[in-house]
Amino acid sequence: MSTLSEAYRDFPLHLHHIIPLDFNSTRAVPESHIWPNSDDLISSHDHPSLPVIDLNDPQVTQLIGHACETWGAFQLVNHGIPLNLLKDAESETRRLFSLPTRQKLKVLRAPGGTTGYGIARITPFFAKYMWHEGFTIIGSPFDHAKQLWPHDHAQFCDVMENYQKKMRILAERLTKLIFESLEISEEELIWVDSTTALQLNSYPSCPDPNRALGLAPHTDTSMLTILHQSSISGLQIFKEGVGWVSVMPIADALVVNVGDLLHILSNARCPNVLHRVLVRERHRLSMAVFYCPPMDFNLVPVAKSGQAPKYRSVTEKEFISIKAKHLEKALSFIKL
Ligand SMILES: C=C1C[C@]23C[C@@]1(O)CC[C@H]2[C@@]12CCC[C@@](C)(C(=O)O1)[C@H]2[C@@H]3C(=O)O
Ligand SMILES: O=C(O)CCC(=O)C(=O)O
Ligand SMILES: [Fe+2]
Repeated sequence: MSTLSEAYRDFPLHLHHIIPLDFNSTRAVPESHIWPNSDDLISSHDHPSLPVIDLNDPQVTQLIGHACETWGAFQLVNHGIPLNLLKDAESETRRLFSLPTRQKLKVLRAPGGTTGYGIARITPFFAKYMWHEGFTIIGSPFDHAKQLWPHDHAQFCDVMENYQKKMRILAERLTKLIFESLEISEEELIWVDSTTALQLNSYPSCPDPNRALGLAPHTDTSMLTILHQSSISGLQIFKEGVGWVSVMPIADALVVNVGDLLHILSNARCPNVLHRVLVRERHRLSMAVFYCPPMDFNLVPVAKSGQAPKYRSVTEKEFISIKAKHLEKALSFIKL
């Protein structure tokens, strides 16, 4: 059985596509980080907003199904994740990114690696760098945490392990509800070994927010992504016919979005929502859990009766390898 790390191993990155800018010593946005078309980054509030769904709502299955089919995303309240855990995970994330740069570089992601400190994996596809630093965790962060805090790593490890465990349970529950509403058989759900990755994101305070970009437009290589954002806005999703819509932070809510794999499995009924992150003068943090089936699980598109499959079947491992080479064009390689 392959792992997520193995799936990425064959696509090593150059160090200049891994090492973040030393944000602590940067007083102006360097040319390398200035994005063209900056007018497009100025937010407008004149648009519909992402649905907010209460997990205890008696109509929850239909509400989630409808949000996934129309927006490819929603905000979730009353999700059952202990609020203390959200708070602790955010404060551990802040503790990590507040470390001096030389300390964070001790746990730099290896060129062929998946976990550790570094910039977004999609960086090589863009001409400019993003105003972002990240830290990826798969399973236990013990080895990295021990290097960062030789005598004080237990709290970070406990919180991040518990966070992943609770989020996996929530992701399983949401997947069941989505499958029920899309009439995808429960058999598709027999994933003994689902994979999760936890991505901690930091968007340092930016001296010129309208000229920099936190994360470039992308879709997630997941079935579902569950995101917790700090109280600073920045996340935007692209809605066909509307444009970029800001996802305003709601205290203690989680943002759930459809990734490429659910888009494939649902035979394109659910859009794999394109999203990006704007930066602010204030430091912003977020924590994303990517929920995926096992790497070798064959995703067979489930078409509505009378409709033909739009994609050929594919494993996540193969899809990762296509996306590593072609990014947003990846779906066109499996289109029927
Ligand atoms: C599971 C994963 C999804 C991700 C690649 C990764 O192996 C871990 C980092 C993830 C992330 C986070 C920021 C945006 C993103 C596009 C990126 O470059 O790295 C996603 C990746 C993805 O969804 O493909
Ligand atoms: O920071 C955010 O709001 C979004 C992060 C994101 O898109 C990601 O980690 O894939
Ligand atoms: Fe994302």
